[in-house]
Amino acid sequence: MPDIANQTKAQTEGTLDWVGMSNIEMPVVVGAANEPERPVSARVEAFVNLTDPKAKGIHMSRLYLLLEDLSNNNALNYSTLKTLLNDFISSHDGLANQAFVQFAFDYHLRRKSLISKKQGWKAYPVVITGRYNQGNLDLQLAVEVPYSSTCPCSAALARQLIQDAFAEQFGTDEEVDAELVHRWLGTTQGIVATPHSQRSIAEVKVKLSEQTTEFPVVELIDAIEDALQTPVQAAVKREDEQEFARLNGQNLMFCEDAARKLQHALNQESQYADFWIRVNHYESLHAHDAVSITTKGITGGFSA
Ligand SMILES: Nc1nc2c(ncn2[C@@H]2O[C@H](COP(=O)(O)OP(=O)(O)OP(=O)(O)O)[C@@H](O)[C@H]2O)c(=O)[nH]1
Repeated sequence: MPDIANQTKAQTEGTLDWVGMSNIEMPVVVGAANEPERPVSARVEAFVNLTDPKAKGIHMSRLYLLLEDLSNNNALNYSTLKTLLNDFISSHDGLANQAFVQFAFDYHLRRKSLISKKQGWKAYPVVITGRYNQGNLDLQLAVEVPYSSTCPCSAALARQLIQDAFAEQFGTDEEVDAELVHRWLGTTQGIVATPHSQRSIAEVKVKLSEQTTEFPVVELIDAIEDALQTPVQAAVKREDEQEFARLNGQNLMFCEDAARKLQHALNQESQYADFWIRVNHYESLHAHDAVSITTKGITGGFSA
């Protein structure tokens, strides 16, 4: 059989930064820290560099079959990812000295309701990226976490309208009938305006420190949700919805507030050598989005 990759030379010579395959669909068993291994449907990117300027190309089937082997015979964890990247390079002896692999998938978690003790599934988009460059392993974990953000400006403006409605209803006398006010507060006229809130998404990428030997998928999601306090809910009874309303009212935030909360939370975690955060508030006031982006600020690290 003719073998173009081995038997012919490049028509135009040159080294290449990355060559490989994108959007490979395969089931993978993921082993995340403190979680049972579980199958996911992954989209995979697999690359090596091409160091020989005269070589026609890399051997894509070798990368693919190494992924196949991982998919069928192993779980994706720190150790197998490292081995995979090493094997990408050793399968391209004389052609490559760097390797890159990325697994993107939805990671489903059972999440408890706020009050009623019900449970429901939430699917979090996760991306695990590994890069091997002459013995240096760079591991990154990215997650997307949806949450609700209520506008502090809108809340203040709504409060003012409520105060005005109160003054109109009860005047400005010192004494008012508490029972009447209590009943009035339970009417639409009592809460004459409500602040707008929006479904928002925190995109967070962390570089794992050299000491980290497991993917802290759930720890990272939990840290983000704990910092924001208003993650979107799965199973919701009325008591859960009421608690959600309270949490939104007590955690008013602009996109700047959300990014700073996450920045503060991730700065406490030594297992993240670096981080990149993009907070997207899909506004209900505007047709455009409010966005803030920040990083840990490491020299040579992630840039905004
Ligand atoms: N390098 C390269 N291969 C491609 C590309 N598009 C498709 N392929 C195909 O990928 C297939 C696998 O290539 P190789 O890994 O060299 O296959 P092989 O020669 O059977 O495998 P080895 O004996 O291990 O080298 C070939 O049939 C190529 O035609 C491309 O853009 N670049």
